[in-house]
Amino acid sequence: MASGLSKEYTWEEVTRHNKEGDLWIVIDSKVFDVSKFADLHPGGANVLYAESVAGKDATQAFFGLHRHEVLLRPQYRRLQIGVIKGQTEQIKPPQPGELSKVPYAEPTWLSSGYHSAYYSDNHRKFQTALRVFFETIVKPEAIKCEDSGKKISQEVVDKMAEANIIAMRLGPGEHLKGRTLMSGIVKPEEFDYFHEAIIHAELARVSSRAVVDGLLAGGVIGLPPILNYGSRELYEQVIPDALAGKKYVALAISEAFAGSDVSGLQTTAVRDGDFWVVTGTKKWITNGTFADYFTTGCKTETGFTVILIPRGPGVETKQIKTAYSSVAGTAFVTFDKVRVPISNTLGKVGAGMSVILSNFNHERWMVCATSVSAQRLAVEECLKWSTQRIVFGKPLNSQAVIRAKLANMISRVEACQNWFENVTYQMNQMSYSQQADKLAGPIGLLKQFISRAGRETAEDATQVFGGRALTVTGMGKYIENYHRTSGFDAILAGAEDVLGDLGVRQALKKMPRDARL
Ligand code: HEM
Repeated sequence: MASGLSKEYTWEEVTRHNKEGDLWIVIDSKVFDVSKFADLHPGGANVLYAESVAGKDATQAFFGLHRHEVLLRPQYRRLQIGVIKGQTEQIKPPQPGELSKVPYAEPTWLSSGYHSAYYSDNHRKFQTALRVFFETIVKPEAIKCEDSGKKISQEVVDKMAEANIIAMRLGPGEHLKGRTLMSGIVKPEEFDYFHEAIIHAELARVSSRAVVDGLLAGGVIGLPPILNYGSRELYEQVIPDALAGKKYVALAISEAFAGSDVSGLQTTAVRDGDFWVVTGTKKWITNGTFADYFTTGCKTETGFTVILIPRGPGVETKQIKTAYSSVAGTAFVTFDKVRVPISNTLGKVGAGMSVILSNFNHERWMVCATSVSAQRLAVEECLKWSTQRIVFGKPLNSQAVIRAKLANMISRVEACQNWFENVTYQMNQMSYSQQADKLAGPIGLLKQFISRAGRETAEDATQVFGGRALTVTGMGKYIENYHRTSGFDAILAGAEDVLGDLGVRQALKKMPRDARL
């Protein structure tokens, strides 16, 4: 006997159920009994009674108004009573880990028939595993947390730790030694910055900028100074627990007094025997509301010093309401005469500026990785939407103005991707200190270029989606989220214009003295 879902109906049968109380519709060969659902339909009952919909093939009308995922929700899935005899579904639901076949929806290294100078088959295998992980484990949670504003669950954090994703997000290095990375797909000594870039790119596809940050981004930027400048004891005390997802770390640099102008920081650390006494405030601290440690930039008698401050007496954190979800845990942090052992100093006393600046490179590069991926998703969304949306009797993409926007969006993301890959390749060839010397300028310029491109793409995508890009649910929900949050990329880790200027100033410093026209 055919099961409910595979029961076959003829068109003749379907068309008989075309009125209030006895209403069937067909979407992509699937027959739905919406007799009782009609009154509960969020779009209203009347649209379903329309002559062109009731008892008819409503595929085009449906996909002009809903995302495919609506049909996959259990409460709607059970409305399906069978299929049309002799027809098969054309619009397949995406499978976890699947690559998109939409042109430009994937970078060339993942597109069939194209080649890459940078990525190997190992990167491809790694990418597949990461996509499955983020789509099946992180995305469902991301949707909930984006909405509730609650911290990402410990269960998800534990799964990230188990796969060693928390450790891999800090890049290649000693901290990966002896770890099994993504069930052994990549060996610790073979893990490179392209593998790391894949993690950031796949994470960005959860399509919530706040979740990208809420998923322990504080550690990605707060842990490297401990790895690179902390004592062995401090390393043992903090790193194993942080990489196991048991302790959380935030980077506490910016203040209401100074953001990109790091030299204007006012939090002070005064030496008292074997302790620092830290007083001051920090603002916009990602993951600060739930962090156990703060990698903190302080003013000391001689210059700046970076100190690791554990949460304890005198440390207070308050949630800051931002344009994105509070899942990111953005905090205002107060240090009130906090006593911290001198051994918690990261790097040399007074040499904090180079600790902060070298750390910024990796952070800015990470922002670039997530932004390029988010932009690519916006391109995919716009290509799909402009194909399925019918306006003036034709697909939206038959309008030249829409195609012109698509051309700009595609060109921007490809330009961003290619420059990003070149910089990533340079990182693979350089030591941490070489990167600090040679790449601070290029990464500053890259971030300026990418965050600007991202905002332009968010703007274009909003125009393509129209009103749907203004609502947090429905067809344009990813574009709404990206439009609302793409500006964060232009600010966090250094304001766009300041970074562009940094790139030029670094270049000017390296101008040959004898350069003449
Ligand atoms: C099984 C069939 C259907 C289900 C389960 C369904 C479900 C939904 C849901 C959940 C929404 C809320 C918005 C969203 O989450 O995307 C919605 C909105 C809507 N639906 Fe349906 N729907 C169905 C069929 C149809 C059909 C055939 C039409 C045809 C005209 C239609 C017209 C609308 C409209 C106009 C809206 C409001 C869209 C907006 O606010 O942008 N629906 N529907």
